[in-house]
Amino acid sequence: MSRERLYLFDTTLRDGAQTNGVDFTLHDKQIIAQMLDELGIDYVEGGYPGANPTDTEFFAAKPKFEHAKFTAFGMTRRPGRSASNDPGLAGLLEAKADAICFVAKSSAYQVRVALETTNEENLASIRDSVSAAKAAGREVMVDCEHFFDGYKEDADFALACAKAAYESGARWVVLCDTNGGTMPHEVETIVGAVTKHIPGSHVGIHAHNDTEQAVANSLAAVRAGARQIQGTLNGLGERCGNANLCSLIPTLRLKNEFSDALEIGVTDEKLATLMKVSRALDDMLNRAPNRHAPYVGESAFVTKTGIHASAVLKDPQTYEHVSPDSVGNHRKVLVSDQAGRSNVMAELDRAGIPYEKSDPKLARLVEELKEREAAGFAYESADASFDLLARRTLGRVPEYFKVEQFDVNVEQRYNANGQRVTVALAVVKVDVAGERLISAAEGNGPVNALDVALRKDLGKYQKYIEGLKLIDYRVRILNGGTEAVTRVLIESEDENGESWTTIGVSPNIIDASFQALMDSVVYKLVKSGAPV
Ligand SMILES: CC(=O)SCCNC(=O)CCNC(=O)[C@H](O)C(C)(C)COP(=O)(O)OP(=O)(O)OC[C@H]1O[C@@H](n2cnc3c(N)ncnc32)[C@H](O)[C@@H]1OP(=O)(O)O
Ligand SMILES: CC(=O)C(=O)O
Repeated sequence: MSRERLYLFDTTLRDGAQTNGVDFTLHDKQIIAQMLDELGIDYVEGGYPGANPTDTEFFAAKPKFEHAKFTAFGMTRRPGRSASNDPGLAGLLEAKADAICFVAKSSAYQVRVALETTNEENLASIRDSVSAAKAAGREVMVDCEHFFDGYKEDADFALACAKAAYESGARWVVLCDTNGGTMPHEVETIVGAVTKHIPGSHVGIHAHNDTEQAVANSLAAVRAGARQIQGTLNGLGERCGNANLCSLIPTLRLKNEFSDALEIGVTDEKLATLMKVSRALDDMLNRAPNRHAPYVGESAFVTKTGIHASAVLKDPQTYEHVSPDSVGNHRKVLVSDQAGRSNVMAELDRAGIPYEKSDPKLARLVEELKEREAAGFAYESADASFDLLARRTLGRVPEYFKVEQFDVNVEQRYNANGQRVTVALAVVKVDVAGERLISAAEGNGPVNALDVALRKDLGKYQKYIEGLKLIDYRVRILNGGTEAVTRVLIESEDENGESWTTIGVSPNIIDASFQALMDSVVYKLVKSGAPV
């Protein structure tokens, strides 16, 4: 059976740039545009030429795309001006773009209040602008702003705006839920009504996420016949964002209701790069990825509880709606206070720690894990400390060295220039195979001083830890009040760029930090195969 084509339009570089806190450089835009083209997106909207120097420069030359149409965004001619005498429209027509996406009002209320003009003038502006862009040889589409709200208020006028665009030659008439308040059943009904006048193969949807339903609204529009979806990577966009393409693309490709009937430009091979694409955007924006994002989030295929882990290990489909590989993600079974033997065995397998299923020490390990979690440890976030706990319980971590004593002193004083400075000094005494080594170090804080002193001289083991560095340090106070305990998580990295996380828990922050530092050093020795 031949499938109908569904087109994907990405507006990360335009509506995504309207996100609070997001600011793309020209270079960012160039990289993201190429990434979107490689992914198989049909239309890449690059921004609003004429609105700012970055966007104008971005449209000075067309990117070399394999697949996508480079699309410029801008408003229809202003009320009271002719198309040939509107500098904004002239800037759009000059842009080196394959397609032009106009934004036009389609709500009588918006025309009256925001544009301060008449319905007739708005319709004329749509017709004139589309005709001018067509005459300039561009593929044209019109984002009918506030369409759904406008339709509920005055269906005839909203429809007249959409028809004016289509009848003047727009390839796409895109119905926008600009304020993001429309419900999926309303979208399905209204798009269904529009497709009685304009073929669905020319109708698109642009949904905002203000009720967390932008993806559902986009799918509702597709169910009603729309054949273009506008969205953004990771759901960026004004206010609460736009429809998230990183959720929509896998749904369209992997859910039979859509994949049996519709074809998109993203192949299975490209779908398997989706998690990488999502991360690349976050990295560029210096934003922490959303761990709980559907399909591409770090937790999307994580199993924490014992009952689930036991089943997933028998057959992953028991708790997975699609395979993580299909989107480039991974399955992970966590160890925590919700874990059972299955979680622990899965983690031992992942870490390459040998064990016998019948070994009673396995049950001891699960018990120990739960006791420690009750005391404040969180092993699901500290892979290396779990590794050491498991090896120790199974009796396989040598005592490479012993810390006999450490002292940390924090002092505030005036320096020679009369400035007040705080200095931390740590001294660590270790016994390495009978040899007593004493190291002292200054640091910008007590944990830093302790870290430097501990790693300064470990005798014969020093060469194994030379490349070790601390890259993140996080503290959380648990319970609060006088009963408070401190949980410290330390992320370390070695010379090969491999990173791991260790944990320490104690009523004393220095002690908790020291436990985490010790685990990090010992883990590195175990990982390096240092001889005893
Ligand atoms: C729903 C959306 O996301 S639409 C995209 C919104 N994105 C942006 O606005 C980002 C880029 N915008 C800009 O840089 C500026 O707004 C510019 C350069 C486009 C225009 O700047 P200015 O000329 O200073 O106008 P300003 O931004 O204050 O106001 C917008 C004007 O466009 C008019 N306008 C708004 N939409 C339309 C439209 N679809 N067609 C014609 N005119 C419109 C408004 O009525 C207003 O006119 P007024 O100045 O006579 O009141
Ligand atoms: C066009 C657009 O961004 C909107 O209506 O939301």
